[in-house]
Amino acid sequence: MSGTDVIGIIGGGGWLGRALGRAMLRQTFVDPRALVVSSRSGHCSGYEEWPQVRMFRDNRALAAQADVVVLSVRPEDFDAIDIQAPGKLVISLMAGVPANLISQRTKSRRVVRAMPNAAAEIGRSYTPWFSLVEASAKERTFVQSMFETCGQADEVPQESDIDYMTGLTGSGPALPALVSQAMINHAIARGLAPSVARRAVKSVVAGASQLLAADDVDIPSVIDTFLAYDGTTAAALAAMQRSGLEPAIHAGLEAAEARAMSMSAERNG
Ligand SMILES: NC(=O)c1ccc[n+]([C@@H]2O[C@H](COP(=O)([O-])OP(=O)(O)OC[C@H]3O[C@@H](n4cnc5c(N)ncnc54)[C@H](O)[C@@H]3O)[C@@H](O)[C@H]2O)c1
Ligand code: PRO
Repeated sequence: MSGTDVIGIIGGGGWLGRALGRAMLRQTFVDPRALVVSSRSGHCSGYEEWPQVRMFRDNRALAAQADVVVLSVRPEDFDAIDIQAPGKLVISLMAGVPANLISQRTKSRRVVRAMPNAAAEIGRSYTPWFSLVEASAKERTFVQSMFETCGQADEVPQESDIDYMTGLTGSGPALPALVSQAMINHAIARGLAPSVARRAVKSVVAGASQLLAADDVDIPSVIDTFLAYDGTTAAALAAMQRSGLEPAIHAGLEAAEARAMSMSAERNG
């Protein structure tokens, strides 16, 4: 791997492909002349600041140009992707598509599965990644650095970790959004103006996320601090636990994992 490798993103105009492409360009991880992207139409919006980025409709032509191929189409669209990439690094962002199948179809053993989330758009994704075959030190650095352009990243030892984390972290803002909506619904039911309820909850979630993101803040100690304070927040935390918040969250994470695993199993036939 080298800084001059050409990176090709199949589905580079989509939600995640574009977020990754733009993050790599912004952070100068890739030169715009070394980025190729494809879409069904052959035009991807979002790259206007970098006119040297080349755009393709033909994925075979993209794969022929690229040293590294990123697959960022929806899982159900993978069957229509007919590319050969022997010896090339193939990085899939797809949920529920097993690495072995990607390897068979692309004719490359150098397959990485990664699972970013929607916060890639603002450089705040968390991206676990798994390599089908033992990655070389250079490859490891390349993949890790690629995903660090849009947030934090960790290599994980087993492919099943990716299926699990598809729900845990791949869902991005969706799970906190559901909790936030429950708070908004309650506030509106209590008579707050909807605009005030939405502003109040968005503000508390945004503030909390910044507080919790600090390196020296440990989540259990935040909870313990409020429990020890023994005031209104402690009453809320205890009532939520008694009402089954934790089992509800666990059920959600298990459902996402089960869905990812069944998608993989269906594809493996
Ligand atoms: N969006 C997320 O938060 C998220 C998080 C983790 C993983 N993923 C995975 O990332 C992948 C992409 O998801 P997304 O949300 O960006 O979807 P998306 O629908 O926004 O983007 C997919 C893009 O692929 C394009 N496409 C489809 N067939 C194509 C083809 N034959 N050639 C070229 N382009 C083609 C579509 O037109 C679209 O622009 C999915 O496999 C998904 O499982 C998404
Ligand atoms: N988000 C996409 C989904 O909901 C893919 C992984 C996480 O399917």
